[in-house]
Amino acid sequence: MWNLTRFASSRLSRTRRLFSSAIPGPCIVHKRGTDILHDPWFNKDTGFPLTERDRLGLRGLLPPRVISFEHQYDRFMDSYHSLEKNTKGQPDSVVALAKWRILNRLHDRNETLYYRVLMDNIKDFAPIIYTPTVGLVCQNYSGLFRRPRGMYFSAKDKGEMMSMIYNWPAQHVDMIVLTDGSRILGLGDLGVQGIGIPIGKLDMYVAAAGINPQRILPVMLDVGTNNQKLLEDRLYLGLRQPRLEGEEYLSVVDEFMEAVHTRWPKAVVQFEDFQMKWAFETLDRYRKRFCMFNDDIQGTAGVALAGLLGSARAQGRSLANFPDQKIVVVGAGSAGLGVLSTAVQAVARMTGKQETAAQNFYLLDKDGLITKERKNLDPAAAPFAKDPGQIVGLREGASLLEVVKKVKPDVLLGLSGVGGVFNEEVLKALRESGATRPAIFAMSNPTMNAECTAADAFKHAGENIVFASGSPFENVQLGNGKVGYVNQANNMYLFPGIGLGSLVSGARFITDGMLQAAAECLASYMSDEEIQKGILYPSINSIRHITAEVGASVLRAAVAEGLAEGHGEVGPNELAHMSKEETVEYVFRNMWFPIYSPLVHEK
Ligand SMILES: NC(=O)C1=CN([C@@H]2O[C@H](COP(=O)(O)OP(=O)(O)OC[C@H]3O[C@@H](n4cnc5c(N)ncnc54)[C@H](O)[C@@H]3O)[C@@H](O)[C@H]2O)C=CC1
Ligand SMILES: CC(=O)C(=O)O
Ligand SMILES: [Mg+2]
Repeated sequence: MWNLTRFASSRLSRTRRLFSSAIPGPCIVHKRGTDILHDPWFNKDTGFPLTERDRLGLRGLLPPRVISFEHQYDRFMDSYHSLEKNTKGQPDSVVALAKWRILNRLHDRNETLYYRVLMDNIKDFAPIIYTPTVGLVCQNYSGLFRRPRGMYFSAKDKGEMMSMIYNWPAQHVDMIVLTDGSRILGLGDLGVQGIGIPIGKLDMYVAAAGINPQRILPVMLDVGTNNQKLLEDRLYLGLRQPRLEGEEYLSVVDEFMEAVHTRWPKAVVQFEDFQMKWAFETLDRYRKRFCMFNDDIQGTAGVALAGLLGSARAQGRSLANFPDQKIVVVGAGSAGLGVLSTAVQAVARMTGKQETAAQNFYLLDKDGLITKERKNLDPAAAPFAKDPGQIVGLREGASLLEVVKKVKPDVLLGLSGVGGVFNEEVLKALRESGATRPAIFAMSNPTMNAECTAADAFKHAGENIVFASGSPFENVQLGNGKVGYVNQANNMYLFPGIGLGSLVSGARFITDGMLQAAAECLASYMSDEEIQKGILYPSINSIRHITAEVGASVLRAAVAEGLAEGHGEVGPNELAHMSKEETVEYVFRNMWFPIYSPLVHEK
């Protein structure tokens, strides 16, 4: 059934009014006939009005009846629901890929309708265009490939990137998501097949942040792959060579960043799913030169911090008690370390004591508890390594079960990429920890890599827990009408707002202050009543609203730091004089909304 804006929250009525003022004005297309029908940006399928059919050479190329946008929408949803019915009982992966295909076909054909159905049905469609299905799509990308989307820069393109960047047909690009495919979700090195991730992230940018889809650019940097299976796969579409390393690798990324910056100096670049060593190295290398951030390190950290603060509130305590929480982080990669350093900084700010800020945090990796006795201790993990003298009863490399039994944590947070590491014994040990309301964050993606399922968490750790996972799970029915609430702790709650706020402020860089503002905005979004029910994050149905709020917070932080250079007609002074409400309105006004624009001037 057609519904103009099918958002759940009543908070959004103001959003609707603002959307209507964001509708773009008339535009003129320079194409004619089938060229228009084959251009997903301009194509309206059967929706072309008769005047446009006449004046754009479309008469006779379409069935005669003009179908309204609303009717097209309903037709698509009907076919989607028929597909759901017809695939009932088939394996989950078959159903998921069938759903992805039907959406992808629409994306290829008619972007306006695609983004409208995506926005209006974001709760149902995010799991298809984003995690978990996007993981399956990446794994099967070479077989699923029909037509390219985005740009591909490979190690063979060295020296050519500056001219290649001008091959992109759009004159303006605002938002780029870039991967080298080396750590796609928890699925490892997927080489060129990782392009599905920038595509999915940018779909979220359009749906959540209202970035104009004509101004997005998904990018794959193909520097080879170390995935032997892919190298031997005859369908594999990427370079058949081992990954570049060291300076050779960095010179490719450098060349790409220079090329992008030359053509689109104001574009925001999001680094996504780089293996840890390059995630940290590139962030460090570029963050003071370009407007960029690493979503896995920085976006994830803010979402996790908001969730951790929420779980402290869910215990009925004041936020001032947050530093007393004992938190076990499982996974010392780019995401785990990003979360840990942000959470430790938050404790240091609250207590005013840097030296002791990490004392209630415990970090484990594949070799168990990380202590200062660890051989070849990674410098990035070193600040969180425990001093063996201060952890009586625990040793270097202690297992997760041993750590949970000994530490009796309040929070177990997984970013290990390993499905099931929060096993029955670990969850039962957590139940016995004596924590008022233990919190479990099984943040690894996709679903099969989650550290535990929602059902297992409530079953073994107790009905009183707070639960969040990186990929969506259904709420758990606990019996007697009681429901175990499942949160989705995913960086999707922040990266669209970080990108949007940076863009519309015209920020030169993305600073820790801007990221902190984003996290604080998300953390303060939920009411006490919601938090008491174990609801830590807003419904994904209100993602556009939360993204506008986050974007405005990021903008204000950029202004406060003197980094906002303005955007379009709005200069830095104007930004600096906006009230809080005005910044939110300004951000909303800059959001694109999918509706057919006239393609010819009215006579
Ligand atoms: N929910 C969200 O928003 C996000 C989730 N993630 C997920 O986090 C996971 C990890 O991502 P990265 O940190 O970038 O990966 P990474 O490969 O850099 O790090 C993985 C870490 O987990 C550790 N590990 C592996 N097996 C383990 C085990 N059995 N027990 C304890 N630790 C173990 C490794 O030693 C390593 O320290 C992925 O599944 C990814 O999808 C990442 C970013 C955001
Ligand atoms: C969500 C995300 O960015 C990841 O799993 O890598
Ligand atoms: Mg990621």
